[in-house]
Amino acid sequence: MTITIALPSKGRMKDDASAIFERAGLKISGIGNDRNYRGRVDGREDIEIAFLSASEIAREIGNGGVDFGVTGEDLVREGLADADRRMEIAARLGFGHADVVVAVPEIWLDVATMADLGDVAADFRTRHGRRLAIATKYWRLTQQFFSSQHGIQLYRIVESLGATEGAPAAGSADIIVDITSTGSTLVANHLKILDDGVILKSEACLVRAKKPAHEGSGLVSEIVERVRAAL
Ligand SMILES: Nc1ncnc2c1ncn2[C@@H]1O[C@H](COP(=O)(O)OP(=O)(O)OP(=O)(O)O)[C@@H](O)[C@H]1O
Ligand SMILES: O=P(O)(O)OC[C@H]1O[C@H](OP(=O)(O)OP(=O)(O)O)[C@H](O)[C@@H]1O
Repeated sequence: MTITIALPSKGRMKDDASAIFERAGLKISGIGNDRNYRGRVDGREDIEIAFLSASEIAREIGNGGVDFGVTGEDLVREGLADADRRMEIAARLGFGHADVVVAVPEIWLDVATMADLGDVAADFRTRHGRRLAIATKYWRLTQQFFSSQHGIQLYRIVESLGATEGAPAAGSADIIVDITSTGSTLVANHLKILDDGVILKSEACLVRAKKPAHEGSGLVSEIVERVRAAL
């Protein structure tokens, strides 16, 4: 059996991901970049490396195109319906930390919690003649958190593919759901995180696609054990 491991070909996780595999005794040859999609592990004919972007890795884990991938938990949970049925987080890798959060304008002084936000959402149409608008690229996580976890149904998602934190000031949305690490982008945009507004604490993970062929595979266990030992 050959096992395919997807590693980030670019972006903030690329170097740390390769370094962990090297420490695990799986040295990657053929450094990924936008034009070089395949790599190998020195001395291992049974492992193939696919270089993809972080969000492509989440997608390939979902459709079983790769066996393992290194990517952010946020991208896996946003990208895959029923994520826990289709993948397993084999190891948390200790880098790429970022929280997916609900943030509102600082001047909303009486809004500190999701319950407060639920009250605002309920009154919004009466007061403003439209639903509360949330700018985000995290549609699935937002819907799960607002509708399923907090029972808030009266809102509208405005798709944002960049500069999400600018949406409230620009008038294209009222609040945001986005990733934050240092918090400085939120502060610069006069936004505050709700007290119970952390949807997900994400970091880079070794993710395994759940496949029947992995049952009882020594190679699959070896890869997981090696990576865990390298942390
Ligand atoms: N400050 C941050 N901003 C955005 N993402 C961050 C930050 N810190 C860590 N991450 C994590 O990095 C991952 C995204 O990595 P990156 O932005 O390098 O991907 P990318 O190469 O742009 O991928 P794609 O092109 O597919 O979107 C996410 O899992 C995210 O949680
Ligand atoms: O909490 P902070 O440390 O301020 O980081 C958060 C910001 O960083 C990311 O954007 P980035 O500029 O990295 O671009 P990207 O979204 O294209 O990755 C993210 O989308 C936030 O806007």
